[in-house]
Amino acid sequence: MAAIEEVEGLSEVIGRAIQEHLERSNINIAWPQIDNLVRPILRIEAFLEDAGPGSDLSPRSERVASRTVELTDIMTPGPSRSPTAPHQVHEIASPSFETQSHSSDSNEEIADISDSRRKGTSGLRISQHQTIQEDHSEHQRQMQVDTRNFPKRKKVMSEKFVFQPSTLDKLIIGIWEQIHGSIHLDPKAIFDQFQIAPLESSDIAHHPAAETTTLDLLSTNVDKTPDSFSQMNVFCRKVTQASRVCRSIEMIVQARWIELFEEQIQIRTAAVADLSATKHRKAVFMEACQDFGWSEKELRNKMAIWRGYKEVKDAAGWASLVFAGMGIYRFCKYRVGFDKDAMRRLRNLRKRLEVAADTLHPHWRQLLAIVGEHATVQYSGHPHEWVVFEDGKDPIPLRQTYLDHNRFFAFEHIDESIIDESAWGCEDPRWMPQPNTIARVDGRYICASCGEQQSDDPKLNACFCFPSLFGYVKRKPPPIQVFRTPDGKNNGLVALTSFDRGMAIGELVGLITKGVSGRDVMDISTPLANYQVWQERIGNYTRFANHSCKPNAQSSTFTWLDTQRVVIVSKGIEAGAEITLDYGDKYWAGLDKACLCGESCCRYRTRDR
Ligand SMILES: C[S@@+](CC[C@H](N)C(=O)[O-])C[C@H]1O[C@@H](n2cnc3c(N)ncnc32)[C@H](O)[C@@H]1O
Repeated sequence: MAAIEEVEGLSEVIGRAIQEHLERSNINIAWPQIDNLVRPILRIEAFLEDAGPGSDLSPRSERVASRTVELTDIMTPGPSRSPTAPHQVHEIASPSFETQSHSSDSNEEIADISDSRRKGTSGLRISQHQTIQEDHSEHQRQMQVDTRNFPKRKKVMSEKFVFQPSTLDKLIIGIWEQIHGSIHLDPKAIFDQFQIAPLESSDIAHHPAAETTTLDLLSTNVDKTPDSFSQMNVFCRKVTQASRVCRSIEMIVQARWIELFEEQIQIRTAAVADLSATKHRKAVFMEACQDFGWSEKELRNKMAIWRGYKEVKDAAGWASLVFAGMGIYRFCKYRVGFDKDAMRRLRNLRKRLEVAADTLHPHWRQLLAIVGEHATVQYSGHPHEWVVFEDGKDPIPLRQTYLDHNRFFAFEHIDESIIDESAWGCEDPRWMPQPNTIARVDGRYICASCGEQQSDDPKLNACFCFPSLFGYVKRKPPPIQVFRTPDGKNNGLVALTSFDRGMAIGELVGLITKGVSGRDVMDISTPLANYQVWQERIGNYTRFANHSCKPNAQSSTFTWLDTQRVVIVSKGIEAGAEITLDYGDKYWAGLDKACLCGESCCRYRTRDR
């Protein structure tokens, strides 16, 4: 047992890896003896051995890990067996990037997979009659818009092996999710908002209901009115918020503590040179044990994780710690994939994380004052006002990236399209009255796609076609950055987290106008009007999506509250991938350029088209 405890987490890692592997592989375990077992378990043990100078292994010396895995839930009745080659022991030790096989569960999917050509031209094909034109040039840009349907969220099962995200990928995606999530990382969350002290009953009498924050809300005697529920929501949000801020502070302080611990050893070694550094280390360590009131083992275990926090911070900066999700604990505790390559990837992320953190959470750096760091914001303004580099170079302002072509370049980031009054007056040409007038009884808006009620009030809305854009949560910039493409396409869009098939990437937002030609403009029509979305000087990030002959997104029309919108919808995008659209033949016909998408199916790789 002692040996197992020494190699902290090894049993856990091995057990988890094997369990995950068995679950993912959907293996029908067919050991003859297994039917006779009431509750089958798999016992895995690891031994530390000396291979010695010869080829023979010495007898097993010390068991360093032992773990049991429950097989009852993993066993599957069907005869299907994974096509994966049997895994070797060394593969199991590293669960990252394991191959996976999925079994297809419908005839349609099987047919889809067996005919890859047909799959490539599935129901996602898009109509030809919508166009968009290129900016600051004469040729026409034609992004294709599917007016009939958009990719649905059907899970695509694949017979192909699928790489699983590694622990590092999970850590990185977790950070991006936190930065683009709803947390407000502001020290105020603990100093102003977190008033947990129970109120006296006499206080409650003097406090307006809205300020009732604590025990009275938790008590079973409170009335269960909508008001008290809403107060409880606010209270719970504040506590969650405050606790999240405390977690960030905890990690940055622990990372800083490791630095001070090492500094302390150096200072003492320099002051008392007759004692060895090892002895000084031990003395500093014991002093810390005493101050913390922890045993040596407790402190050593904690330090191993804190050291991980410090290493992550050294590579990816303080923002990575402040916004780390749950993944960081696992990454630092088990250190799976915690290697030079991981540190290089984290270093390349540093500036990009800072751009997102500074622009979306302007107060986050104030937390760093606790560990004596500067609180000055480095990147101000809109998150898409900065162009980031995948190789970790310093981000540059968007404007700077266009000055060579257009020294008057200016772009205003907006969340909602603006109607060009000089073209349309007070009219909105996107208006799309529903054909079925019965659907408008009671003044309710019914979604033409899902048939459910649409409303900007989340309590009334039942249409979840694009919940990140309409009717559900307030719009905020999605986990997407404008990045400098390495292959000559100037800027592009990179997905920071994955976008499942059918998820909205964003609405094509710009100036709603008409009569513009030879510019960056998309022509769109409803049964009642032809209008244009012009994104040259005003718009959102969708303006930076590049073309690919094998795009991972498409534009589709969608009607929200009787108003037509153009939505960029994912066809399945992995975290870290460039978001691309198919601009269509008409666009490329007018462009004196070769396509740089690099796909084997590229249709425009030469200029003579
Ligand atoms: C809507 S803009 C996309 C954003 C653009 N890359 C930028 O930096 O502003 C369209 C322009 O991007 C470039 N572009 C987009 N996709 C491309 C591709 N596959 N190959 C070459 N150039 C591309 C072309 O210059 C095209 O005119």
